[in-house]
Amino acid sequence: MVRGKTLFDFIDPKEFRFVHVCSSCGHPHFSKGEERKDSCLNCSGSKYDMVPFFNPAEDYALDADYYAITMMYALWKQNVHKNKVVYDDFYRKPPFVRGVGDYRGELGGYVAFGGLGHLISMLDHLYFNEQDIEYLRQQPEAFDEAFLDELRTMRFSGDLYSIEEGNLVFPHTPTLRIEAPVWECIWIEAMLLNTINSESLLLTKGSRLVTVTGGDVLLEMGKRRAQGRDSSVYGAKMAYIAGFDATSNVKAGKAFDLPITGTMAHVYIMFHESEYEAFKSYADTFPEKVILLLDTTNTLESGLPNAIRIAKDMEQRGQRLVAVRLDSGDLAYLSKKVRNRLDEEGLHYVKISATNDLDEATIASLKQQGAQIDIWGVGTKFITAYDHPALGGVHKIVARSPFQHEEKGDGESYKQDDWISLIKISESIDKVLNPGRKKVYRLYDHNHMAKGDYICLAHESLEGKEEIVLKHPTNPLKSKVIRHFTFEELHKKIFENGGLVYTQPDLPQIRNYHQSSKATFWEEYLRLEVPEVYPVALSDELRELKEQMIAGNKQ
Ligand SMILES: Nc1ncnc2c1ncn2[C@@H]1O[C@H](COP(=O)(O)OP(=O)(O)OP(=O)(O)O)[C@@H](O)[C@H]1O
Ligand SMILES: O=P(O)(O)OC[C@H]1O[C@H](OP(=O)(O)OP(=O)(O)O)[C@H](O)[C@@H]1O
Ligand SMILES: O=C(O)c1cccnc1
Repeated sequence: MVRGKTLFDFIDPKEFRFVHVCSSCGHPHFSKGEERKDSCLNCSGSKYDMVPFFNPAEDYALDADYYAITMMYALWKQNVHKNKVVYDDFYRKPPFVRGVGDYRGELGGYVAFGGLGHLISMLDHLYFNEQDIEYLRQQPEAFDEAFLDELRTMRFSGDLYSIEEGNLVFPHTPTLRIEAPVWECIWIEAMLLNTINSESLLLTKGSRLVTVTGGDVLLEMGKRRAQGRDSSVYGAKMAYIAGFDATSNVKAGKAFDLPITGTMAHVYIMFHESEYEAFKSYADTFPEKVILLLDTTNTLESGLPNAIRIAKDMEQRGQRLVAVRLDSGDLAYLSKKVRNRLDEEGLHYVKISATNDLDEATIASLKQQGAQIDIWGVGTKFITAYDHPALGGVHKIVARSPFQHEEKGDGESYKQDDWISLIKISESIDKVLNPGRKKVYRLYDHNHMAKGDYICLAHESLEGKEEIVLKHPTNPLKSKVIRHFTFEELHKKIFENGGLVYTQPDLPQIRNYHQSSKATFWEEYLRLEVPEVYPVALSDELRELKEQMIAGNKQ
C-alpha cells in the first residue's frame, strides 16, 4: 500500500474510462476506449468483460436539474452551445434576521460566504463518466450520439471570479461572476447553488452563534440531526470557519483536519451501577479531558455532589476536573447554582458547559440572565439552520457574446470582445436583475471599516476618484457621499480558461479571514436583531444601463 494514495492518483478516469476485465484470469486492464484488441498481459487471454471506470468521489456531472441537460441539448442542436455568456450569483434576502425590517421597512443582515473551497474541487473534477453517458442515453429524449460524445470531453472551461470564502456579502452583491460557454453555465447551476447556498447558510448561522458567544468555547454537535451525511460534514467545516472551537463529528475531523472533542452521554451513566462509578471510570480513563454530565438523575441533588466528589478525588492525585455539563432544565438557574457550589468547594477552575436545543437567541437570553456558562454545545439548531432552512441564492445570466453575423442594429457589427447586456424584468422591483458584466468594490474609511459596496460595470474603475455617491438601488431619496476612502475589488480570479489559478488558503487561514472580514463591519450591521442595512449601490453608468433596458423592455 502506498500511504495516502488511491488508485485514482495513478489512473485518471477522465482519460481511462473503461476497465476491461480478462474473462479467463480476471486481470484488469484500464483503457481509453471501448475497444480492446491486444491480449491479456497476465494470461494472454483475448476475451474481456467491460466496465465503466470512474472515481465515485468525483461523480458530479449529474448534480444537475434535468432541464439543464435538455437545454444543453437544444443549444447543441443549434450549434450555439459554446457561445460565451456572463453569469452572476447573488442572493436577495438575508437569512435568520428577526422582525419584519428596520424602521424604514428594509431588511438588514448579512451572509458569510461559504462553499468556495468545495465548489472549486467540484469544478476542477467535473466530467461525465461512462455511466452518466449511459444513463442519459436511456432517457426518452433520445439524445443524439454525437451530443453524448461531446459530453465525454466536456469540462468547465470558463473564467470564474469570486468573493473569497469567509468574507461577508450583502443582498444583490454578486458573490461569483462566471464567463463561460453557455452550456457550461447551465450545466453547473444546480451543483453550484446547492453548494454555495447550503454552506453559506451554515457559515452565516455559525457566524451569528460566534457573535453571541464571544470568547466562550463553542462546540458543534449537530451530526445526529443534520439533513444527511454530507451536510453534517460540510456543516462542521463551516462551523470551524465561523470560529467554533471543535466539532463532535469525527468524519469531519478526519476530512478537514478539524479539532474534535466530546463529553459523555447519558448511556454511560445509565449503564453503570451508580452515577459515581460512571463518573469515576471516565475520569480515570481521561483525567485531562473529562466533562461530567450532571442531569441523568438529578442535576443538583446527585450529579453535582458526585462531580464534586470526583473533582476532590482528582485533586488528591494532582489532577483537575475540566468541566461539568448541563443538558436540561433552567440552564440559567442551574448554572448559577452549580457555579456557587463549585466555588464554595474551591473548584473555581471547573468550567460549566451547557447543551439542549441552544441557538443564538437562547444563548443571548441566557447571557442576559447572568447564566454562568463557559462552554456552549450547539447541535440541531445550527446544523439544520433551524429558523431559516434555505438561502435563496440565484445564478443568472447577465450578458452574452454576440451571435455570428449579429448586428448592432445600425448596420455596425460587434467587435470580438463585445458583450450584450441582458436583463430580466419582474413585477417585483427586487427581482429585476442588474444587467451586464460587472465587478464589485468594497469601500473602507481611514480605520478600514467598511462603508459600502459599489457595483459597477467591468470597465469602470475607482482609481483616482475622490468622492463617490452611494445611491440606494431603488429609492432616489437615499444616498450617502463617501470621501477619504480606500477600496478593494472583491472578486478574485479563481479559474481562467478552466484552469485553477487561485491559491487556496488552508482552513485556519479562511477562519482568520472570516474573523478579520467581520471585524471591518460596525456592530450595527452584524447585530442579531433588526440590523442596520449595509449600503450596496450601483454606479451611475450601471444604473443608467439598467433604466434604459427597463424602458426598452416596456416598449
Ligand atoms: N433560562 C433559560 N432561558 C431561556 N431558555 C432556556 C433556559 N433554560 C433552558 N432553556 C431552553 O429551553 C428549552 C427547554 O427544552 P425542554 O423543555 O425540551 O428541555 P428540558 O425539559 O429542560 O429537558 P429535556 O431535554 O430532558 O426534555 C431548551 O431549548 C433550552 O435551551
Ligand atoms: O440539543 P442540541 O443542540 O441538538 O445538542 C446536542 C444534543 O444532542 C444530545 O442529545 P440527545 O441526542 O441525546 O437527545 P436529547 O438530549 O434531546 O434527548 C446532547 O445531549 C445534546 O442535548
Ligand atoms: O460530546 C457531547 O457532549 C455531545 C456530542 C454530540 C451530541 N451531543 C453531545
